[in-house]
Amino acid sequence: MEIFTVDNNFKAKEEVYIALGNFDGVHIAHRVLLEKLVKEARANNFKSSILIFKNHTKNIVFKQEQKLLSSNEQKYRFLEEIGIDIIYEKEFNNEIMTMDPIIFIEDFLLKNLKVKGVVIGFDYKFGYKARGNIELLKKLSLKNQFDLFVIDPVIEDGMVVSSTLIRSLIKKGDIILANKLLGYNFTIRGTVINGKKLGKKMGYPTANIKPDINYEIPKFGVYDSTVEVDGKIYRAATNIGKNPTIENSGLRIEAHLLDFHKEIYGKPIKLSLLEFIREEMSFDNIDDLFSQIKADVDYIKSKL
Ligand SMILES: Cc1cc2nc3c(=O)[nH]c(=O)nc-3n(C[C@H](O)[C@H](O)[C@H](O)COP(=O)(O)O)c2cc1C
Ligand SMILES: Nc1ncnc2c1ncn2[C@@H]1O[C@H](COP(=O)(O)OP(=O)(O)O)[C@@H](O)[C@H]1O
Repeated sequence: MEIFTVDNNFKAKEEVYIALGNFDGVHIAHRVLLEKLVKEARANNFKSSILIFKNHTKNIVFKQEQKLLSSNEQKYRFLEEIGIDIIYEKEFNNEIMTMDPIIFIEDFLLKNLKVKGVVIGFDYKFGYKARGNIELLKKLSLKNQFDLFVIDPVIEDGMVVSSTLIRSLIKKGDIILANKLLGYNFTIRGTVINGKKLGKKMGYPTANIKPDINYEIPKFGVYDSTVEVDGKIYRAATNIGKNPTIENSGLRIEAHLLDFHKEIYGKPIKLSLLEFIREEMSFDNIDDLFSQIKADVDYIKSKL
C-alpha cells in the first residue's frame, strides 16, 4: 500500500477507483464498501484508492475535537489488510470545505487524482455545505463517464451501522454490541505512564495508559479486557474513570494484567475492551476497594 500526502496541485500517476470518507474505526459497513472498491477496481484493471482527510472533517466543520474509534495507524493497517493499493491523505481545510462540489469532482478527483470510478455509501455528502450528494455524483458520472457505485446501508440488529452509532455505544458501555459492529474489539493504543504507586502496594499493580489519540471515552467502570505488550496478549481487569475512592479527578485508564509481573513503564500497549462488568464506585476505604478489585479479577478468571 502506498501513501501520498496531496495538495490541490497534486497530479497522480495512475488511474484509480476511489472511496471517499473518514472511515473512522473501519467498521463492518466500511468493510463492505472497501471490499466492493477493491473487487471492482481489480476487475477493471485500476488501482483501488482512498481519499482520507488527515483531520476528521467534523473537527473543521463543527470546530470540535472529534472523539475517535481508531488512530491513523490502526486505520491504515485495516486498509492494507483489505487490499487497498493507495491512500491519498489530504489536509481538510477551509479551502476544501468551501469548494464547489462540481469543482471538487471534475477538477480535483477526475483531473488531479485521475479517478475512473467512485465508491460511496448511501448517505455520503461532500463539498460546500454538503451540497455534493449522490444525485449530483450520478449526473457528473454520466457527463464525465466515470463509474459510480453506491453502497446500500449495512443493517445489524435493526440498526444502520455507523461510526457515530458505535461511538455512542462505547459511551454507554455497550461494548459487546460496539465490538460486533466494529468487527473486532475496540482497542485503545497508548503508552504506560506512572500512577500513584498504590496498586502494587495493594497487590494489584495497574498499567496506567496515556492514549495515543483522542479516543471516544468508554462509560466509566470496570471492563474485562486484553492487553498486548511486547507482542504478547494478556487478559486484564481494566478500570476507566476518576478513581473516586482516592482522587476523583482527571481521567484514568488502567489495566491490571493477569499473571504478569514485569515492569512496563514507557512501553506502547494495546488495550482491547471485551465486556463492561460494573460501574466505577466510591468505596468507604481502600480495603473495600481492593476486595472489590479482587472480586472483579476473580470474575474474569472464572470466564477463562
Ligand atoms: C479492576 C479494577 C477496578 C477498579 N475499580 C475502582 C472503583 O470502583 N473505584 C475506584 O475509585 N477505583 C477503582 N479502581 C482504581 C484503583 O483506585 C486504582 O487502581 C488504585 O488506586 C491504584 O492506582 P495506581 O495505579 O495509580 O497506583 C479500580 C482498578 C482496577 C484495576
Ligand atoms: N500485573 C500487572 N499489571 C499491570 N502492571 C504491572 C503488572 N505487574 C507489574 N506491573 C508494573 O507495575 C506498574 C504499576 O504498578 P502501580 O503500583 O500500580 O504503579 P503506578 O501507580 O505507577 O501505575 C505498571 O506500570 C507495570 O510497569
